[in-house]
Amino acid sequence: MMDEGNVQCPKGKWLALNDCHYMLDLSRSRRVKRFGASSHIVHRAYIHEEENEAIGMINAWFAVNRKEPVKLPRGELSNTLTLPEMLRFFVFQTKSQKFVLRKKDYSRRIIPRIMAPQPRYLELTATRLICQTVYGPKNWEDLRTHAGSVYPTCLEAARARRLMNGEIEWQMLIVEVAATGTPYAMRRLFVSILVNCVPANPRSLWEDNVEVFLDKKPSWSQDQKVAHALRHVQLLLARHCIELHNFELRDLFEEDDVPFNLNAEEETDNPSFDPINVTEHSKKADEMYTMLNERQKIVVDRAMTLMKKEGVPRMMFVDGPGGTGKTFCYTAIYHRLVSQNRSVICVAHTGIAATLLPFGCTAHRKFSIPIEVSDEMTCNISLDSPNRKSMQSKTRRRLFGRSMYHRLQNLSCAKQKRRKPVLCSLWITKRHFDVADLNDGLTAANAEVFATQTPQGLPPHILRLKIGVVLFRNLDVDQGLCNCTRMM
Ligand SMILES: Nc1ncnc2c1ncn2[C@@H]1O[C@H](COP(=O)(O)OP(=O)(O)OP(=O)(O)O)[C@@H](O)[C@H]1O
Repeated sequence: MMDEGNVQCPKGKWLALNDCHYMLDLSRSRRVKRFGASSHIVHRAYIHEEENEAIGMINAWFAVNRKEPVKLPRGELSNTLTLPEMLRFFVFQTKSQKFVLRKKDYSRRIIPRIMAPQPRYLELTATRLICQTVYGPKNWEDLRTHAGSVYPTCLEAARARRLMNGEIEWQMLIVEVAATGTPYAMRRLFVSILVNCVPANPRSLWEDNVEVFLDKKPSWSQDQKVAHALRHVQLLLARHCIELHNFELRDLFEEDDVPFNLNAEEETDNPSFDPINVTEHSKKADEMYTMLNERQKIVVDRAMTLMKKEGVPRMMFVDGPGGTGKTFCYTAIYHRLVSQNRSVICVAHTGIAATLLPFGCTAHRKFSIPIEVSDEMTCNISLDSPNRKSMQSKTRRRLFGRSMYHRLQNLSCAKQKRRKPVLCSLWITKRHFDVADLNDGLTAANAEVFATQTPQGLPPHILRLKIGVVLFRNLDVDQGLCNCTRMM
């Protein structure tokens, strides 16, 4: 692109500007524009829940509406706007948490958006929809008012305004799958709908179809069946750090009604249930240890030695080309530690990598790490989340990461290049520089010869794509439904 435009600009700088042009302020974007960046700019509003009393964009919006209205460049009044429309005329100052009127009118060039929360956060999703619809509210009560009635939550107000998705499609989906699906599969489907699809009324979706979710065990009473099914839903939701009460389902069963002595098949999704006992873990660890080659033995021995050093920070990286047995080592270490009655949490950077680890989970999900890397990046597990409770209950935690190295490098890179985090992906490993050098040395004559080569581990020169469906989310790591899984 640089060559076509015949523009002289340091390559790194150009990439940084090009990558972030849509999130820069307008003065910077004008400078970028001469390099051919877009003429429109997307500005995003951030929403928050009502408890956040003093700060946040929504509260700043209320503050503007409470003041004397100001006439805006296109004739509107400042107290007649929705939250996204505010961004056309006002700048949100994060330091003072206030909206300040722009000196110049850029309203025609700004595309306002509200950041979409994950669908599983029903209240936030509803707040977003209401903020897009309501004009000039002065406080949260105004936001929750519809047709003269004040609703207790934004969720209920959004339902009254018919802003949430209709229930019919999820209802039809459940009925269709129930024709062939087992109650176990139906419960998993129900959780997928809850977590990913924002159903308007999860409780009525459960109650209307309750029979398809219940196991048909003649020895169990109806209450026991319901308690067993909802406990399963609860366990599945806990993996996403959500609880039943988030979907108004908690009061539908009593803990005492859950049947005792559930078998291994019924406890598949219970993270605290291990189908293998300690002796079997020990046997498996011995068996795997004898199979290890010399280098793998060094890794496993070193890990076990580190385990014994109490009271010092311990971290170990294992690196090697694909297929050289890293996961095999992790699994051997896992069995050895569990056989010593230690609790182990296996995490990986991607969902696909997590499927290869025993009880594997993505680190982001397990520790609620934010996706965006920043200097303040910490675990987001709330104090009362089930995830925290389950981790606390573990006597000793040992963590193993698969492919976590790049993530850590990314993090340290973001720290060094604080002002240009967008460049991280170009700086991760030395290999990128090697590839750049190779490409620079490539001449037109030998490029053709290179294109015909298909050595192992290199992608083909021409990529031929097949039509199909590829997942873009870790829908269900256990079932192999991970980000990038191709559905046949
Ligand atoms: N010591 C061993 N004895 C027998 N089989 C082994 C041994 N080490 C590895 N393998 C087998 O080799 C294959 C590749 O190993 P593994 O998946 O552990 O490699 P990896 O380094 O984790 O690969 P990748 O980085 O691509 O995920 C697996 O099928 C594994 O069972």
